[in-house]
Amino acid sequence: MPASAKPTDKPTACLALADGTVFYGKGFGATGETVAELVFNTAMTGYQEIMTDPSYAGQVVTFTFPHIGNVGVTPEDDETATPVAAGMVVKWDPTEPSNWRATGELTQWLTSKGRIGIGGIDTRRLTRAIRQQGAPHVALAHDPEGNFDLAALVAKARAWRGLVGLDLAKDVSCTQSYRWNEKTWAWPEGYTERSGDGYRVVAIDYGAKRNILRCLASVGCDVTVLPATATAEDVMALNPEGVFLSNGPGDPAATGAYAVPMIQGVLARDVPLFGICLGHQMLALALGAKTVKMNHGHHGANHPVKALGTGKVEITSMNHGFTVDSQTLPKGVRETHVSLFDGSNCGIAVEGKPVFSVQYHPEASPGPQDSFYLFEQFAEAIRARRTV
Ligand SMILES: NC(=O)CC[C@H](N)C(=O)O
Repeated sequence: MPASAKPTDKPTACLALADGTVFYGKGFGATGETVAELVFNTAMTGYQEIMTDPSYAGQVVTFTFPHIGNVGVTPEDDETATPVAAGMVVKWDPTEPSNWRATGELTQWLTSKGRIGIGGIDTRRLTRAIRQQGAPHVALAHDPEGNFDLAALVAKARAWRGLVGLDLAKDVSCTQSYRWNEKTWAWPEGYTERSGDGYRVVAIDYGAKRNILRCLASVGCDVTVLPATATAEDVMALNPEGVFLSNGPGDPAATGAYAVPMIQGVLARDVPLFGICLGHQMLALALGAKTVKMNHGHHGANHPVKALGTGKVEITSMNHGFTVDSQTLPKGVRETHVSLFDGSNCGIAVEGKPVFSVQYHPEASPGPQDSFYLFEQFAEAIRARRTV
């Protein structure tokens, strides 16, 4: 049946943009309403990892890839225990799962996790609108009876304060420290979890994806995870050989109040430091640079990035709506990577120190694995200190 023939005669969900545009569709997952920023993700795989990536807190995700739901869901693919994205928008009704790994079906999973989905949407049109007007504020509603107060939904989208100035990392962070340990993980070929004599690494959890912690373990790190609000003293009390700053949601500048003093304290102790995404932005802020909101951000699994040191191009996974303003990088801080889409900053390093970070996602969950070398670079920096 061609897409246009799909009957959506009785809309059971609607997506209202702050500019008054309304998209009608078929609801799935939880019922109710949610208000958030709307972003599009262009990845062709990994909808479950995307929905459970804590960096998507406060955002509804529209998927440009049309076949969503086709591989079902499995707990192994959760990046955190519950979906963190506020809701999902898809072109079609999620299809029946067809995958030996599937333990469940997307729509039921979404219901059980209390998240709203809307299907039957012209996601191409919606994505063009996002590109033109910037990531809009939206209200997403699902009602099986199809009763919607459109004026009220548009008013809620308009009234929403937005992500600028919003610190969400502390909301999705762990509240207690813990040791990363996942015996059930099937390691990629060539990598095994090493423990016992591993490198003592403290990971600060601003909303860490599990696959980042797995990747750190796979290069020999014994990872202790600390809450986002940990102080430099909390970190140094564990006598770390390396400190990792995780990804996370919200506005980096708003997260700086507690993260920046901690990072500056660790920098003063000369410990190898590695950051990813929000962790990259937090390191940049701690070094004195500034971050800015992007128009519609970068969310996908095929973003080309140039490594300026080697001239090599990496195809990367990205998910960010803020960026480090490379014009504000202080002396002694080098830009190491740039986006080949728009030239925005994608990596920094402190001259002469094992301190570096990237805006993109070398853990590739979902996405390409070109940038895994960054985890090895971090482990190598720790190893070099041991042998000195
Ligand atoms: N994935 C992330 O860590 C996102 C960082 C930040 N919240 C942004 O949107 O830019």
